[in-house]
Amino acid sequence: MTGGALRHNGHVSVEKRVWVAPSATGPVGATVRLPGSKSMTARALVLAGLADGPSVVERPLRARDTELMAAGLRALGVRVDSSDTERWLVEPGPLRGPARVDVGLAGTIMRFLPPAAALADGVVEFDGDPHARNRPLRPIVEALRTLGVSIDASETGGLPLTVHGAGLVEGGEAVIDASASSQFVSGLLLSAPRFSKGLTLRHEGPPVPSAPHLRMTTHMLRAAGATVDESVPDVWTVEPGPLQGRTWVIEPDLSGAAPFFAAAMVTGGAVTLAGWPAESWQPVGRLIELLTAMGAGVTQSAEGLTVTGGDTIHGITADLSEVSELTPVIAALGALADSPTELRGVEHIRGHETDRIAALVAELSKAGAEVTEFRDGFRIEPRPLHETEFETYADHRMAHAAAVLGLAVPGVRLTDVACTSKTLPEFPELWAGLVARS
Ligand SMILES: O=C(O)C1=C[C@@H](OP(=O)(O)O)[C@@H](O)[C@H](O)C1
Ligand SMILES: C=C(OP(=O)(O)O)C(=O)O
Repeated sequence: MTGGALRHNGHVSVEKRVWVAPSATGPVGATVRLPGSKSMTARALVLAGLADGPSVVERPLRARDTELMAAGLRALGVRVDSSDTERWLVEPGPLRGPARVDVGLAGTIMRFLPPAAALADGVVEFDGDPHARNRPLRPIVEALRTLGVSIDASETGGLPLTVHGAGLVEGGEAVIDASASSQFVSGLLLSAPRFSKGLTLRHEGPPVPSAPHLRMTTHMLRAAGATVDESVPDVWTVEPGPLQGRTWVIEPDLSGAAPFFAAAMVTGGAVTLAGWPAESWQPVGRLIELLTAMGAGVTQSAEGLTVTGGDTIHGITADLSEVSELTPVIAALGALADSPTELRGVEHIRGHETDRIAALVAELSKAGAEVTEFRDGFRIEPRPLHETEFETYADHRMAHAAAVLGLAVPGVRLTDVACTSKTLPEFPELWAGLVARS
């Protein structure tokens, strides 16, 4: 059960579902099987849609973000057969409008598909959930205009967008400030092999967050046959040329696994993520560093990646700019730790599914923690926590944070758990199953 769908103005949103997070009665011990990485699935779908032959996406993530990505590509003329959950088949076709793309609340769709839509012949309209209109888009819109694309955007430079696809994009050189999201760069690079002159993109501004996601983009572009140069910091060059269809094998989603690992830490138990590959394109090293610093043991074996909780959780001081998706879950662990936690370097997450800094400060304070807000993060002084109504702000990772807190604090009542359908529709059931094994 993930909550039903609500329709209004042709847009489909997810019906809310109140949920009381289950508390653990002892250490959890479980092996979890999670679906594929959201970020890898999104890139594989876009690259497959732009390729010169069919592709297979094995073990994709089937969730709202990736279903909407597939629907967006279909609207542009790509055939995506997702009837087999484990193997999606993608057959590219001539990209064309008129088309309408519902981005939901997905940063990957609102940043990855407009450059592809610019290659289409016809008009392509983009819109999404109410909060999607607040998420930053202006830098990518302006870069596309520099590259010869005609786009209408809202007064704030974001959704709703209309891309007037001309069937080709000249490309060439563009400068962008990608400090608000690495996805501006990834979105442009993914379509760049199909631009007539390719692309040389230079970032100017405060540092670009999420470096591992940028490496995932260039890695997957090369795997599809593109020529990419990233030897100069903050400059990416993609040569024009065909993209090859291929089989993409998607790794289990590491950010989606974070709350399950946190459960091992909160309860002093052990959780194994099954199917973890020996070599990963996700920032597993950084996750291991963080969880280890907080007192966990992490091992990798043929069974998968295992996190074991210690006697207590330790607070940390960390710059999370590279792995900012992890902020909500690390913050929940910080609120349950034996010393303060300070998380910095994540100003850009104010532009995520919600303003995650403001949301975490508000909700952890309501639960009893002492939290100080900074422009780029916050500091948590752990205090005895108590039952609370935890607002999730339509943000799947806020729901994950609340679930982690609820393991140790009875009576954490989420205003909505259906928002987890963005990346893991089966979250409430998987979580209940895990806690039942405590
Ligand atoms: O490219 C991607 O797949 C992502 C990049 C990151 O975005 P930001 O750089 O906007 O944080 C990350 O937080 C997001 O969840 C997924
Ligand atoms: C920031 C996130 O998502 P999006 O891809 O919508 O930006 C996230 O999943 O934490």
